[in-house]
Amino acid sequence: MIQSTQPINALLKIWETERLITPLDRHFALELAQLHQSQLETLDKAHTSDGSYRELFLLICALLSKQLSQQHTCLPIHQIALDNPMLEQVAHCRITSSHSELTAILAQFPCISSVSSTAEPESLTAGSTLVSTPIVLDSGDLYLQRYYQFETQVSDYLIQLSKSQGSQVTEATKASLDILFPASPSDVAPVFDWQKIATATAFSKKLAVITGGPGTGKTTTVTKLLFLLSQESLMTIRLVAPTGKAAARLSESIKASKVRLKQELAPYANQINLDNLSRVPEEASTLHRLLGVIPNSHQFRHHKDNPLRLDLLVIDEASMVDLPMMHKVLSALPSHARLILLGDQDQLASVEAGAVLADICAGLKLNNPHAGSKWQMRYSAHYAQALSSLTGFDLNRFISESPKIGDSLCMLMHSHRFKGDAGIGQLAAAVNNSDKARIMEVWQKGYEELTWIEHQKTHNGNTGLDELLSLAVTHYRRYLELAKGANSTPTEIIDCYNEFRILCAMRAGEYGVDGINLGVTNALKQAKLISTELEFYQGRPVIIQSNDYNLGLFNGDIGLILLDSDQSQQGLSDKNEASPPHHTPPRLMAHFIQADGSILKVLPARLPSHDTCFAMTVHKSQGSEFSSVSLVLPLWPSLAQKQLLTKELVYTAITRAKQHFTCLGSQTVFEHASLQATQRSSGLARRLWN
Ligand SMILES: Nc1ncnc2c1ncn2[C@@H]1O[C@H](COP(=O)(O)OP(=O)(O)OP(=O)(O)O)[C@@H](O)[C@H]1O
Repeated sequence: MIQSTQPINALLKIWETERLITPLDRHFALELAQLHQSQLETLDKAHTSDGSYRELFLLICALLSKQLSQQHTCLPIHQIALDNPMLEQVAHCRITSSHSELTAILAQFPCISSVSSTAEPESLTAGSTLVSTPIVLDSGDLYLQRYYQFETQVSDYLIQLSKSQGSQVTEATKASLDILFPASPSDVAPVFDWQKIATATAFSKKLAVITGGPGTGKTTTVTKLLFLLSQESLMTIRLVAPTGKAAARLSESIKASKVRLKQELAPYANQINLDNLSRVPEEASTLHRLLGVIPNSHQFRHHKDNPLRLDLLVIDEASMVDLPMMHKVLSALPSHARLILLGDQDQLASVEAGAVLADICAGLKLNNPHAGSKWQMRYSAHYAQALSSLTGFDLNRFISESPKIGDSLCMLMHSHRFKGDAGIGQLAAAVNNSDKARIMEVWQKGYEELTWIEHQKTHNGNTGLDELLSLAVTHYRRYLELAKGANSTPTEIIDCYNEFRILCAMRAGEYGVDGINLGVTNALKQAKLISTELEFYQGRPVIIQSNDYNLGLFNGDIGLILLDSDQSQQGLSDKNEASPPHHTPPRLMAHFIQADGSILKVLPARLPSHDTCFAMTVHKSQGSEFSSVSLVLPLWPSLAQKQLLTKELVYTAITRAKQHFTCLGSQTVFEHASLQATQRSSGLARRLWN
């Protein structure tokens, strides 16, 4: 069963010292073994010849905890390296049983429930809530009970929603859809208008998942849908995104989209009531705010027993939503409510556990790499017919024998932002497809909007890095000069700062966020654009690293330290009224743009943990866009760093850029990253699609 050079107890300590596991992983294993001590002793007594069940239990618990801290939802038993489970340089222990024997052994532990998810979803809910052991074994995957329940319940909620009908389709719906999505006069044979199909889906279904890369028209589509719904009935609609920045961007996009729609529909004013456009909401908030944060608590005000008061929820940037958060949202949805998820399934998975959006879309992925298109819709015969008659496009070729939740899915594949052969779009597509030859071809073509800077390490430093730093000085100069002048509002200065950003693959090291921030700070100081004598200097960008519910600041929020524009008024109301306002030294405040566009000002001394933000991680950049982006890849990545360099990371970085993308890197590292896909162990895709 298990052989080891020392008791696992002792090995746990060694593994912790060698950073193969965290202190949390070790404590978790010890605690659980302690809790189930008597059961484990009974097993050991009953099977004296098989070796120690307690030893195996400790090892498995440590492996499971480690797996969760690496954002996987479960530990697939077949993925355990039996000869070297902890992946040490020299293995200190090995499991002598085969994977199937190990599965059978684990099923004997009373503190591990063995369940089968081959049952129908309805019975699964019942099964999942009944599980009371701390660990669950389902179809060869080990789960912590909490994650098992998150996963099974999220799957159940989504399946139930996708089976439910949305609004009643009438002839008027069809007519409105035709006005909203006019056929192009040049179309000889009708080309599929997937935006129209997505709108029809979200109209007629309680669940719609609309995914697509940047600029494929997700916001345009949802605006048209909300307008269409506004023709039918009055609904309480809420728009949300995982971060404040993403919520602010959604709000902006919807506003712009409404303006465009109003112009487009002007010729049809006698056929469709344009006044209803005012019913389409523009304000977006964060998921946290929607659920109702309770200060100093991890619970939210809205949950299963106090559901949200809404009829339709739109969640943008759904790829950033992790499994526990998706569970919270779905639990808090009232039973009649509808849900629309918008996002890009190819982006980085959420920072915390799971890859919910990618799992939801997994069933549309074609396994055949030569299939031309990577994705294919999967409609039920009944729904394909309904959608065909509603949209006028013959969708019968997408009928699947096992559509599962396919009727609720829509993929927008045509980018309206990266038109024709624009370099950014080409590079993003080549990376997304892990197409090595194409990646090289795109870089070599010399597109204007792409710049490659090669690392060139000499004994004097790295000339590639120097080039990047001087590029940063050029870009950041403008907003720093605006910050020093008296003529710009904080919003204008922040907008100017947001035109450029350096993104790093990792935090630590010379080419991580820490090193690059230091480099940029020094370069700006040399250029006399900033003065860093004080910790909070004028123009210093800060990124928040933890949530502060009382202040309304959240992990990832970015602000600028600027002179307080209201200082004179505020000076009068200060407690120290003796000193006249004109004698008060200039006060600096951290300025943050809120989701509704207003500015939140916070005294720098009150900021929760934060860092300088001339450079940020690609992870934190999700949900944001910049005119110009520079990605920094490490020169000689360590083994651990190499694991972080994935195609999703590079794709996310490239697609943050609207006009220009620069990469400081080496060809080998760029290729390595572009060819490596993120692997997140989770059973959600299987539950939704098998
Ligand atoms: N069918 C269309 N025809 C022409 N232009 C379109 C169409 N759909 C969208 N666009 C344009 O493409 C741009 C991007 O659209 P939109 O913001 O809806 O995309 P998105 O997928 O939400 O983008 P992002 O990923 O950046 O959030 C907009 O300028 C929009 O006007």
